[in-house]
Amino acid sequence: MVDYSVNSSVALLLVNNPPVNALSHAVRKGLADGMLKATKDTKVKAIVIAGKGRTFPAGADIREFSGPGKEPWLVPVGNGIEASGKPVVAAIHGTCLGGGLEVALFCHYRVALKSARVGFPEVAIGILPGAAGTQRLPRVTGLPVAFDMITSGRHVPAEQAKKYGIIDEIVTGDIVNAGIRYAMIMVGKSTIPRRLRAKPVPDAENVQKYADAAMAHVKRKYKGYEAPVYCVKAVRASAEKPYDLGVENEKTLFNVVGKSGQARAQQYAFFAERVVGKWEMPGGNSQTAKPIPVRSTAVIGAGTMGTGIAVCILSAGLPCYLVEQNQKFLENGLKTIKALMEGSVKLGKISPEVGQRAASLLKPTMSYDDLTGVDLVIEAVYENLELKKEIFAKLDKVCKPSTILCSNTSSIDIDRIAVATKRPEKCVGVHFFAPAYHMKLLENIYSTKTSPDTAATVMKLGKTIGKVPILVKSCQGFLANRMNTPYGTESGFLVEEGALPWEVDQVMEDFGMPMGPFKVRDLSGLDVGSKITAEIAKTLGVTLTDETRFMAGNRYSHMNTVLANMGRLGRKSGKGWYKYEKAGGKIASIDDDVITVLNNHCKKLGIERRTISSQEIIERLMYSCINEGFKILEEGIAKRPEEIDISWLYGFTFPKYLGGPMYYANQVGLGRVYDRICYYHENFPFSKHWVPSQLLRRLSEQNIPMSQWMASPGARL
Ligand SMILES: CCCCCCCCCCCCC[C@H](O)CC(=O)SCCNC(=O)CCNC(=O)[C@H](O)C(C)(C)COP(=O)(O)OP(=O)(O)OC[C@H]1O[C@@H](n2cnc3c(N)ncnc32)[C@H](O)[C@@H]1OP(=O)(O)O
Repeated sequence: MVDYSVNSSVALLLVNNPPVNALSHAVRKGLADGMLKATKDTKVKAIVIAGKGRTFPAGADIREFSGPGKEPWLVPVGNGIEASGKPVVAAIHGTCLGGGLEVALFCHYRVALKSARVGFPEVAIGILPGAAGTQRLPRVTGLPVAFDMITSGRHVPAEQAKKYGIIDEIVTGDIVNAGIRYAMIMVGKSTIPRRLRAKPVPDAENVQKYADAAMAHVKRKYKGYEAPVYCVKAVRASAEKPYDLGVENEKTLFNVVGKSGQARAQQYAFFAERVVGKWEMPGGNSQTAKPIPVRSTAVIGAGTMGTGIAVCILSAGLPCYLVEQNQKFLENGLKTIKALMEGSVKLGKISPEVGQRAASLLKPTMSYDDLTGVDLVIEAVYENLELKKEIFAKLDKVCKPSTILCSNTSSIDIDRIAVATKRPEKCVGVHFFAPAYHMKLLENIYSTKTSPDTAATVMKLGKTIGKVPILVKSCQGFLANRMNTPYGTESGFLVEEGALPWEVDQVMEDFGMPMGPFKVRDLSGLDVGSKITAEIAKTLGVTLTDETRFMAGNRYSHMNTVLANMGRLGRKSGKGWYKYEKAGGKIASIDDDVITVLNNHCKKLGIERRTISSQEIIERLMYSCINEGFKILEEGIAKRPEEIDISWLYGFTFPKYLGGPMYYANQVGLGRVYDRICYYHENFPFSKHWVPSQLLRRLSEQNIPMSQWMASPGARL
């Protein structure tokens, strides 16, 4: 796990634990043994630690966190490195993260390739740097940078890290040779002044100010997350306690936060994200399918979704045609894209160079004939089957035979669109979430005809444009929107039965959702929901009135439409479920008029309003969706619970510290969830979403935990 060799007078400890050289027990032991050997060998005058393959160690082996762990721990190994009288150089390439960066900070010198990145991403998996990182980094960078890096987990490029003092020199060429060359220069130099433990934390007297600011920041930005708070406490101690006590304090904090349910959930989410990349569909999988190279693209439709998608593609450096049917729409679309790209540059999401390059990659057009040679087209017009079929038929005619045709439909079965072409095997769904340039989920959908190579192409494209792609089977609503539907429906019923919109929102925000369901409705516009309902009613031949309570035998709430009909369209009109400071305002306040409307609505329908507990709100919103999630698994729409959890984490900003709805259900206990679903089914027989899933019934009756079903090692942590 650590290859030992001596090159002239320099010992090389080459960590060899693919794929990311995680600091497993064997690696820690290898480093400790290597240090001993090099110390004893009088021919050795300096030591280099590096990683074989793609990276310097990218951290501890997260899978080991589920067990009791085994000595040697990383801190004593690091102490051995630091105490060495022979200079030790960390030669960094790839991603030097977490425990990897801690090892590097125990070394006396750090050199790195320009392409390397360093960071402490522990916070993202619910923990804190636990091998003295919270004590050593502030001694190098000072408190503000240390608070920022450790609470955000961001990866810092080598050149920036040099400015922070983390890297001593940027080197070129082969990293091992560069490390050895650097080490030879350091031969004979005393290591004592390079030992970070003895250095004071710069500006320590201002610790109170920096720590208060960092704490306020994490409480606002990472509301509900425990790890960032622990990170602040640990870093703060670096300036308030002597080094050894600071390390002791870090260990105590690590042991508390590391055993928390949040840490387990976040580590599950980490592995789940990797699991969904290993997809499977009839006829192929991620190992066997061959993505076609995508060098040029086109987006049809310059509306909100089309422009957002174009921004994602352009930001990744891919050329993109933007197609509209008239000049004005096209010009508006171009303006939107320009504004979004400028915003991304301002926010530092992309560099000014990338922003500039993107402008030259964008090709506006009103002619489909320009698309003859593109490799992949994404249709992003509004939800209308006939229109989508018309576009697919046109594309089928003009595009070369190998072009992949994608639809950004949010619900229409892909088979129904693909019939318009002679290449159904090259038709696929690519469902982006609004705002497309921001939300990380990409829900890719295969139809009965989609080929594995086509699926592989859109899965790869997802990664290229910085999304987390999942692959699901086509059905009405696919995975994400289908499963999320009961969430909206039940929230409507709750306010009809007695809860107030702001009570429901508060409960769900306390649960961890960034915004309650009624604030979300106000944001998207009440007219949007009422138009969708009107469409469904039309299809079903139902005439909607203020008294309508059922549609096709299913319970229905008309309240959203009642408010929309009053001109209360949400934020844009200054009033919706809440009132706002102005039309287009963002500050929601409670509106007594809504209570009056609700009371009148209930009186008209003969509904006696009652007090509804927070527990009931959570159960009705979450368990109804979880039940649907099990049906989605049962039907094979999603292969594994991980696809479902990832869709919620990145499509609906479900809190990572709960892992995702399926992981959450497992934590609550499948038996309990099933019993409550049966209870609600008995009480609300006219809601299809409460008909219990057979799969859930079986798992619950046989006492099979969900974790047995999950492919992610994190499920068993
Ligand atoms: C309280 C109970 C504790 C009891 C135990 C006691 C221990 C006490 C000692 C504490 C010491 C703490 C030390 C330290 O402070 C803690 C840490 O270091 S935590 C880890 C920090 N590092 C990370 O979080 C990095 C995570 N990895 C990544 O971000 C990315 O993988 C990457 C490195 C940027 C590479 O990205 P990609 O190239 O895209 O590759 P993948 O992401 O697909 O990964 C490839 C493959 O590797 C697996 N993997 C990656 N990182 C780890 C890891 N740290 N541990 C285990 N496995 C890892 C990943 O799952 C993929 O696997 P595959 O899917 O191919 O099977």
